[in-house]
Amino acid sequence: MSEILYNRVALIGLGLIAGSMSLAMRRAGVVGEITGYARSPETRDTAREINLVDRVCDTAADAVKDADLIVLAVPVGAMGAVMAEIAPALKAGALVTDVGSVKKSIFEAVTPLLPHDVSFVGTHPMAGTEHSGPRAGFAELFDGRWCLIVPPDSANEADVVALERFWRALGATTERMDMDHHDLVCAVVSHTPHLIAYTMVGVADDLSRVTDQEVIKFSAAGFRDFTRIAASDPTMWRDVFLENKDATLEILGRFTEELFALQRAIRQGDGEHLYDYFTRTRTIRRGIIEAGQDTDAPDFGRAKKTE
Ligand SMILES: NC(=O)C1=CN([C@@H]2O[C@H](COP(=O)(O)OP(=O)(O)OC[C@H]3O[C@@H](n4cnc5c(N)ncnc54)[C@H](O)[C@@H]3O)[C@@H](O)[C@H]2O)C=CC1
Ligand SMILES: O=C(O)C(=O)Cc1ccc(O)cc1
Repeated sequence: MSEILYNRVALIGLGLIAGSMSLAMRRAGVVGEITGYARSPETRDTAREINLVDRVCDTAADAVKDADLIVLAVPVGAMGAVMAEIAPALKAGALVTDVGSVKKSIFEAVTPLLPHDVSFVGTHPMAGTEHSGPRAGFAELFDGRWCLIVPPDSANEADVVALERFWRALGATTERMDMDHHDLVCAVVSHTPHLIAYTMVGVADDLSRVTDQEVIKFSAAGFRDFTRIAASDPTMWRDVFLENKDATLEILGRFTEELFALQRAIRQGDGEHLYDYFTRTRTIRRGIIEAGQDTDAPDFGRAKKTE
């Protein structure tokens, strides 16, 4: 018998992440009842049809009433509005968390709206797919993946430890991180790469008009990976860039500087520059493999098992 970690969990937003959390919670048997709410009636109907949570509510207030843990799983830019909607209905002693891809702006939007007897600790599962919506979730999404736990300075240690246990029960490996550092790390490993993929697919689409669709027909594996990433939800990613503006612009600035240097090397026929650069990046990939992460394996990016 698994230990019940929270008697009642409310999921606000019923898409890929909330749906996967519900299925993983059921698999782990660590929660009494799971309630859910999404803004659109169609999403709520689908969630009922596929029995995604134990009880789908027609208002956010109903979903969070009596909940011990409330998970905000909506696009980053909607977190503040959702918090304002649920604040009056939260029970004393409840813990609010979020799963957004950006941490500082969510903390700033959510915490001023918290009732004095309710706490907040942010989290970020480093797992996802290009699919979205209530049908996209699956119980195994977090298995072996990192979940970053981002407590504000004022956080209560017991809440943080409880959330770490919760995410581990859902299959993830947890690590604590400071919110500014989180936003910079994610700008490097996730946000800017998504922007580059969006750009590359946009360029190929513009070109396909002059190459008669050949860029699509002959697309090699690298380009196909770009198209998968560039198929990700537009609302979610618009919000990520608007809300992680400083870190993304910082990394994008460095990226364009390097790109210009490579562009100059190509124009000037500077093979040594190109060779040295590619040798350095190859070493980085080899380092990742030596650290136990085979980048060709389907589980690349999963946290390395320690036991
Ligand atoms: N998709 C991914 O790969 C990952 C996403 N995240 C983060 O998780 C959060 C949720 O993302 P997904 O589940 O992928 O999105 P999704 O698009 O699959 O689901 C979002 C849900 O929020 C609902 N929603 C939107 N605005 C709302 C509002 N104002 N009030 C109530 N419900 C509202 C939508 O109806 C939908 O049910 C985002 O903040 C995202 O940054 C985190 C890790 C990975
Ligand atoms: O599908 C992919 O390649 C991802 O990168 C998934 C992902 C998307 C957003 C996040 O905040 C975390 C993970």
